[in-house]
Amino acid sequence: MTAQLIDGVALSRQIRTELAQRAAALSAAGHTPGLAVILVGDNPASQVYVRNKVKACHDTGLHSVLEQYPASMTEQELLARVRALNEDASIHGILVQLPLPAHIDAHKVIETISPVKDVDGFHVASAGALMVGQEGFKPCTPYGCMKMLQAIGCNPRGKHAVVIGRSNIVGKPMAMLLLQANATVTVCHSGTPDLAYHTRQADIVVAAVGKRNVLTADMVKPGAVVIDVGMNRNDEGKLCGDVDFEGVREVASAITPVPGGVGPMTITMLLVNTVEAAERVAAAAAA
Ligand SMILES: NC(=O)C1=CN([C@@H]2O[C@H](COP(=O)(O)OP(=O)(O)OC[C@H]3O[C@@H](n4cnc5c(N)ncnc54)[C@H](OP(=O)(O)O)[C@@H]3O)[C@@H](O)[C@H]2O)C=CC1
Ligand SMILES: Nc1nc(=O)c2c([nH]1)NC[C@@H]1CN(c3ccc(C(=O)N[C@@H](CCC(=O)O)C(=O)O)cc3)C=[N+]21
Repeated sequence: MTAQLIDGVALSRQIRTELAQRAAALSAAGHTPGLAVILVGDNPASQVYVRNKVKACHDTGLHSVLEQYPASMTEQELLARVRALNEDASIHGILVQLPLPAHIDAHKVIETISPVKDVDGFHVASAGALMVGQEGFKPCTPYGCMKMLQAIGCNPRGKHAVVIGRSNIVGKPMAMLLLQANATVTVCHSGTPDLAYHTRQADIVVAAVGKRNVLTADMVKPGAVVIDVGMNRNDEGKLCGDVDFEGVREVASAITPVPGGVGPMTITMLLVNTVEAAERVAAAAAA
């Protein structure tokens, strides 16, 4: 069996088409959704991601501003910019691209973003809301993964899901969303002695580690659904995920490619969150 490919580009196109209509309706009502992206330093990968985000905004009818600062920017200067954007009525979402230079405390920066503009879903208020099942912004990458499962008709209810990785931006919120969707969830990490023991039992595997070939065909139950969040470069410098794609696709029932899988969906969910933020502002203004 060769797995069905879960195409993040095609799914993104579909979601963004619907989103463009919501953005247009907001614009007509004087609430054009606006996203501010802040990039500090000159990490080349970050520059590519950030440019992709700005282009996606433009293509979908969102207003976006890109603020680029040198790596020498101080924490105080960055916090001042975030506070100014919190007060800016034309901006509904604020994204500070990570990683930040080492002299800046990323936690402090994220906690300074107003939770109503936290379209990344990284603020403790957003994490807390997710934890207790209240309305808040879901982190874009795990949110996108859930949309991909939904797109292939994979309902996590009653399934055993194994998440590899426990970061605050991917692994932990991923586990929480799967739990909310009534999966039985196992979270593995660098201290898990026998990763394969867990993944072999999984109906759904989400790999979010950042190392090539963390998941190989012998570690996957036939028919499992495999979501690859990882972003790595192989020996030829080509982009690849955490999953041995060629091997695992012969065992899994569905799999996401890298590139063209989770990455584009992350950007799409950022747009979704930004439009939602603007819709909340518009609804409050109308009330
Ligand atoms: N496609 C997209 O849109 C996005 C992709 N990414 C990519 O996803 C990957 C993960 O990102 P992120 O969560 O931020 O990364 P982190 O480095 O923050 O977290 C990696 C996690 O993997 C765990 N881990 C490390 N080695 C192993 C191992 N051998 N077996 C099991 N678990 C292991 C770590 O465990 P421990 O906690 O014990 O250290 C940690 O929990 C990266 O490649 C990143 O580039 C990230 C965000 C968005
Ligand atoms: N505040 C913040 N929010 C983030 O969401 C955030 C961040 N910081 N820092 C870095 C990670 C990583 N991330 C990606 C988004 C899209 C692709 C993506 O579109 N990837 C394309 C390929 C892009 C390429 O060719 O390099 C793909 O997989 O097809 C990848 C990675 C968001 N992140």
